[in-house]
Amino acid sequence: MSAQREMKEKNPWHMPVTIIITVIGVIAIVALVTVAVLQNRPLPQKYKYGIVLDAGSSHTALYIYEWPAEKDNNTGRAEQKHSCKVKGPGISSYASAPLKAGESLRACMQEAEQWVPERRHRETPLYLGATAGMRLLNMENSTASDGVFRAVEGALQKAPFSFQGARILSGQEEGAFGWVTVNYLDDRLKQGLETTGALDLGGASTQISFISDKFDGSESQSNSVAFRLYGNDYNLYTHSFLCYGKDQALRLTLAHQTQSGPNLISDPCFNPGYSSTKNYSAIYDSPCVSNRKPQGAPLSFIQEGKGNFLQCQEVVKNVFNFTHCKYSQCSFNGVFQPLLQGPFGAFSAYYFVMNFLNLTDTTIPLETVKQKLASYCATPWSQIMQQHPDVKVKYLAEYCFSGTYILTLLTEGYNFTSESYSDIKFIKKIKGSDAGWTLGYMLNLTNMIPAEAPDSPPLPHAGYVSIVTIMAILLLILFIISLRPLWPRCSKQPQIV
Ligand SMILES: O=P(O)(O)OP(=O)(O)OP(=O)(O)OC[C@H]1O[C@@H](n2cnc3c(O)ncnc32)[C@H](O)[C@@H]1O
Ligand SMILES: [Ca+2]
Repeated sequence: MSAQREMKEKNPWHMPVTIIITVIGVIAIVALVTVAVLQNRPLPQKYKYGIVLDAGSSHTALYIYEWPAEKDNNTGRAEQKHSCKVKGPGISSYASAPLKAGESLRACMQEAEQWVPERRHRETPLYLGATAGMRLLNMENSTASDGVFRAVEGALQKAPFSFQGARILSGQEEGAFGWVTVNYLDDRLKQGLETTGALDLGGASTQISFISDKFDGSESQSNSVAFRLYGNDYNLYTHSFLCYGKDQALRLTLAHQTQSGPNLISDPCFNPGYSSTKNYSAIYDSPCVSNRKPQGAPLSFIQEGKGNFLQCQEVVKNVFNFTHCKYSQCSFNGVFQPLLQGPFGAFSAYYFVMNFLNLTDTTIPLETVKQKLASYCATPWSQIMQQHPDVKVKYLAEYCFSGTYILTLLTEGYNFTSESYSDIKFIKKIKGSDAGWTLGYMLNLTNMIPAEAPDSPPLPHAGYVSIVTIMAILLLILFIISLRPLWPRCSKQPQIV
């Protein structure tokens, strides 16, 4: 018994001082790690919001964006939280009843009030940007377009948000902000990666925007937009073709086919068996074609589908003018375009149409894509209607034309080849946010993309906590090892007899 007591007394782990030091050591280390974790824990996330109304030629859509409140200049990315499609046509269609344009926005504005937390309402910026439909109305009748703007402004001022104004975007802005959106959502700007070009096909205009090493803006300044984003300089090539959105392009082809003023046209861009009576005035009441209205044309004409892709392509080619180019190279209508470069994201109607036709896969050779489209065009209208009872008849009737227009615009217009066609991706959304100009527009107006790369802490929070924890554990091990001389010698313990 006495030997046992003696051993207990010699064992330093049983010495009160050692026990106290160890306990204090452990407590200190636990406290250190706890403080490191708690002090640097990210605060509960608060969000800020921004609302953009895209007043397009065919319809208006509202987008709500959300981003972390503390990080709007730094690491947090703005994302689309919600979108709302305004019922009815685009605001430019309300030229003769402008108040209705304002009223049409009400339901989506009420939805926005539900989606943005109430305490954030007053600080949330609200923008309305109008594109080609209002550009055309403004050209045609600026009093009417002013009336529409007054009406929508009146309606938006009533909302509880911070209304920042309604205006027409220039074609250049529309193209450039679409490019910013695509590359921002793909995290290409912050990391200085190779950028993606943007192809936007609307109802009344179409935009192409990309970076080309060969383009410094000098050959055509009107196609150049210079940016400095996150410390990188970009010289963007962009062009917007007014009247080359898919609705106006259809008018251009119909105008071409009705030039001699017949009252029956046999249209290769519509399915066989399709037949519709159309008013001449409905086709020609747009500044894109109004000067081509044939003299003494009858009131209406009958359009009969023939469903022939190759002939349709020939008709569509007529809307592009390739005769003059005063630059080193052009796309069409004498517009400068540098050599195509890099990957491209094609959105809006590019996506709607190619998605319907099951042709979004660009690894399929271009020739096969054309064959598939040709077979779609040749399908009888009755069969198409039967196969797609849920699709809007206007869209359904136009898919053969729209698909043909898209392929012709890309290959003949912009000079994509069978090879570079595979550089195109038909996209709708990127990481949950719609591809389009609205996000880029808001990021620009709220100064959310800094010109210089922001300083970031040397270590992220998780890295910091891990290092503190590892260091603390190492210290504890060191401490225990330093007590080694006091360790009991367990190997050769005296035998207790
Ligand atoms: O840019 P602008 O020219 O002002 O026009 P927009 O903004 O109104 O144009 P959208 O991209 O919304 O739509 C482009 C076209 O695609 C049409 N569209 C929309 N949804 C479609 C679908 O599901 N299938 C086919 N076409 C569709 C729409 O009517 C337009 O003619
Ligand atoms: Ca648009």
